[in-house]
Amino acid sequence: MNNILESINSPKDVKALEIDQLNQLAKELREYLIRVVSNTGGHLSSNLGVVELTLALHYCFNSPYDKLIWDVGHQTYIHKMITGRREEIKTIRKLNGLSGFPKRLESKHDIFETGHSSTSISAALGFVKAREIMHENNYIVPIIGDGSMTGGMAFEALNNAGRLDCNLIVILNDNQMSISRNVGGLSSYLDTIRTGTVYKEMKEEVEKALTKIPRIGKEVVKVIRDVKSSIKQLVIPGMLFEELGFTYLGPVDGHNISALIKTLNQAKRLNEPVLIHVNTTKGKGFKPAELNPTKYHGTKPFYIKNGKAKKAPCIDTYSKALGDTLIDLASNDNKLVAVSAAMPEGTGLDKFARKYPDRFVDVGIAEQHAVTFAAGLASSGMKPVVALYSSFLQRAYDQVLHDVCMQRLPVVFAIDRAGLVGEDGETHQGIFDISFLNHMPNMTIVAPKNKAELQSMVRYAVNFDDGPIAIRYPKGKASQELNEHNEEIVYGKSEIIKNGTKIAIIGVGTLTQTVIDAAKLLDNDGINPTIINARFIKPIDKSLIEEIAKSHDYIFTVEENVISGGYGNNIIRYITDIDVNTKVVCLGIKDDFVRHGTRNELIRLCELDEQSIYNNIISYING
Ligand SMILES: Cc1ncc(C[n+]2csc(CCOP(=O)(O)OP(=O)(O)O)c2C)c(N)n1
Ligand SMILES: CC(=O)[C@@H](O)[C@H](O)COP(=O)(O)O
Ligand SMILES: [Mg+2]
Repeated sequence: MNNILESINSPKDVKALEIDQLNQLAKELREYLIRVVSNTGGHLSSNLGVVELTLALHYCFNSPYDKLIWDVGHQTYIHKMITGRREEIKTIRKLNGLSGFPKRLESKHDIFETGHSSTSISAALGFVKAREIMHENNYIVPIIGDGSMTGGMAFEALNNAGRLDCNLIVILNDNQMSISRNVGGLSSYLDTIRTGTVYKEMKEEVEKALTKIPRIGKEVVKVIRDVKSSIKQLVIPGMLFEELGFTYLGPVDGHNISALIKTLNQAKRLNEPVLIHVNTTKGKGFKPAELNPTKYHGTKPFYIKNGKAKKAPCIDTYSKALGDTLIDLASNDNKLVAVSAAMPEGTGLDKFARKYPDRFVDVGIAEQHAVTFAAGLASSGMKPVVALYSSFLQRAYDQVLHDVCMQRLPVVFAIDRAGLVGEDGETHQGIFDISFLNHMPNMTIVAPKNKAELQSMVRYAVNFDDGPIAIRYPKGKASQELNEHNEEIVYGKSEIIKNGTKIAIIGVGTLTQTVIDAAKLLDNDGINPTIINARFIKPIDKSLIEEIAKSHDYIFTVEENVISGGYGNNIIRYITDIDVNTKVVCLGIKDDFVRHGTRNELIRLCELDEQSIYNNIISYING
């Protein structure tokens, strides 16, 4: 029975197996997955948790005719491995290798692309409508985690789905974890189902049994449906979903393949929306990950024997600098409140959360709510700092505009992972935030060149009370270079790093260092550029720009954001307004999505490394 995995080239091969062979395959898949991710890094814990579930799904459904729609998509490594990508999985998240998320170009079995959470049920409803119009009869199966179920979109979709009178099978993969421990009312509710005394019974069976009681049975069911939910919960598990119009099945042990198959087949027979509640263990089968699923949620390469990282992790990050500075500020300012949307570790707020639990709020995967919640705090005189990854802030565009900017509320946006993030790829690159914040009235946007400047900007922002302010900074190690340039932060003012002639180069944020390095290459050609650290992206430093425009032939702007709508556009607009002849050239990310690779590889690919900046400048000035 050894090496079943080697014989699996498509889901058809999975379907041909007996239960004990499926169990053996699950074991082999786990071992293989741990081996691969220990070399490549990636989302280990979530994938270890869904091995049996993925096998059961492919066993019971006919992908791609039936639609398996994964939420977030970080848990699709096993799915990839059994849909013809077993060997290629070794290239996962590497440049030109497999993506860490579902990609339609990669396989016909990846039918809907994701990376951001809580989209699966909405997308599934689109597939359901199309099925109805096309008179097809396939199964549509969104698979969503308990963390992703805390996102607003998931609730919007559940609300919509409840009125369907056709089959839709929602799988709720409940491992009690988001990246950190899952939070909020839904999570507590799911806990009560897990621990409920009759939770193994299906609602239908419970009702059937009650109805059989002579004379009063039907009445009892009716009464149960009417009493308060805590009591209902003891009798009819999943009542919340039932009330929304779903038939609730479960909870099912997500590591028991037979139980999973039985329940999936039950769900297939129902001509209505069904929610199957599956209990899994995040990190299952790898002790270090079971003990610390958060650490191995997204991991760097590690040694299998003890789970230790192969390379010491970078601890001096911009995220940590944010957290440490806020801890400092909070000690003298009891109005400071930090807000996270399910990313306390990633945004460096975990230490703050431990030190000031009363002034830290994790709202779950709910960026829109996080922003409007902060607007409420600010309206009450508090000083909220909302720390979000740039790409997830995209979710809250209207909340920033409508709830914060329009009321000119002093909310600080700490925008982490701004710029290229690397291995997570196109869904996660933080390359749009300047563009979508730039046009919002009342918004101020700044970007630090190094760690010390981030800290100064955070202090400045927390004490800034004239509207919202966004500080954007990248993933990774916080630079300690350029500390000699430490002018005080003054509203709307840039920082001159070096005065030169003819050419001025303005770096945005940490690219200032790269600009300085590119300028050294220009020096060798006898070109002595002026170098400026933008600091303020919005508003721009008009007097400095005017002065430079009048004394230089070229202004180059360099930013880790799409060119369209970026900082460079602000400069072009202003130069046009003041009617000078300086040529402005914007260097940044072209009008495209940027795939996955290491951050350094992508910086080169986007021509934002020192050599490319130098080459571009030379080619522009040489015509
Ligand atoms: C909109 C959005 N916000 C935040 C994230 C970051 N994120 C990725 S996975 C994850 C946890 C998801 O929890 P769950 O759905 O339960 O899956 P699990 O990791 O437990 O398998 C979070 C917060 C995201 N991908 N999308
Ligand atoms: C799937 C997802 O969205 C997160 O797990 C993300 O990959 C975290 O990114 P960092 O590793 O940069 O914190
Ligand atoms: Mg979870």
